[in-house]
Amino acid sequence: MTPASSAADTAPKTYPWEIRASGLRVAVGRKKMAVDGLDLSLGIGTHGLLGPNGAGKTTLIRTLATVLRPTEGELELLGTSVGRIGDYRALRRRIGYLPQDFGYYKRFTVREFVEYMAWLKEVPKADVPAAVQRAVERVGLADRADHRMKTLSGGMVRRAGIAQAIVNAPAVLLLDEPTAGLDPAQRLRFRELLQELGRDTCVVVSTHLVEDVAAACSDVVLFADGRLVIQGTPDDLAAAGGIEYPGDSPLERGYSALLRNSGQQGGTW
Ligand SMILES: Nc1ncnc2c1ncn2[C@@H]1O[C@H](COP(=O)(O)OP(=O)(O)OP(=O)(O)O)[C@@H](O)[C@H]1O
Repeated sequence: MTPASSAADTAPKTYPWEIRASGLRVAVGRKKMAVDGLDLSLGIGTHGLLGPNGAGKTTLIRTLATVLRPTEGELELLGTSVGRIGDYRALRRRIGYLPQDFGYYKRFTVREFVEYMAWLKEVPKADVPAAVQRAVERVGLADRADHRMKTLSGGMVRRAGIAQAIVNAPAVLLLDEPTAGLDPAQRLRFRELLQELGRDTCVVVSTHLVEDVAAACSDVVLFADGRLVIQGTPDDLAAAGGIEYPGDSPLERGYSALLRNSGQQGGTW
């Protein structure tokens, strides 16, 4: 495998959707179903996961990353059925995941951090240096590659986090609020990267920022109270609004309208 190729290229694709959930429920804590009966099919593209605080976005992304397990219903990732028990290491090699908060050794350089994650993802040893260099370049950190993580700004740490998520050329890439802490220039560059990645990868990106979705996503998955409100294009979201709904743009008004009509109050952007 060359570092430039996607994991999707190395295995014959035998499934219609990269991600397919049917009646999916995921319990957190003692009683709460943070994902509560989700039917969703996602293929190649950049999917923006939007929803108010507490909607269940992080729980859903953690489940798609196989960190949490389904409580009920079905979940299929890259054609593999994910259950309550089982070893999903082979599947995880084909998934990239940026958690909302991620840990790292502060004394590692950016390169060492991304190399370490490549090793955890079992990237073939001979491919690691080029894969790491490519990932670091894609997030614009090539000139910092040999700096220690503890010397980076918050936005740069976030970019290093994105680099570790893409180092294994994943077929499914899960990014939980990746634009938090990025400055406007970094945010623009990152949106381009999202679009680029979505050409051959199933990218799921959770965000509070409607502009991220408008600029970078091929479709929107609007999620509230553990359930799907709508899945459609950014244009579909904009068309759902009207001047009577709160928001500074058609997309924001569409978001408010759909949440209000589904019984939700909306959230912060
Ligand atoms: N370990 C837990 N124990 C109990 N409740 C939890 C736990 N984790 C999450 N929850 C609850 O489940 C719901 C969904 O949480 P989740 O973090 O998935 O939402 P979110 O959409 O990512 O929110 P945000 O936008 O604020 O990050 C919330 O009501 C949250 O309080």
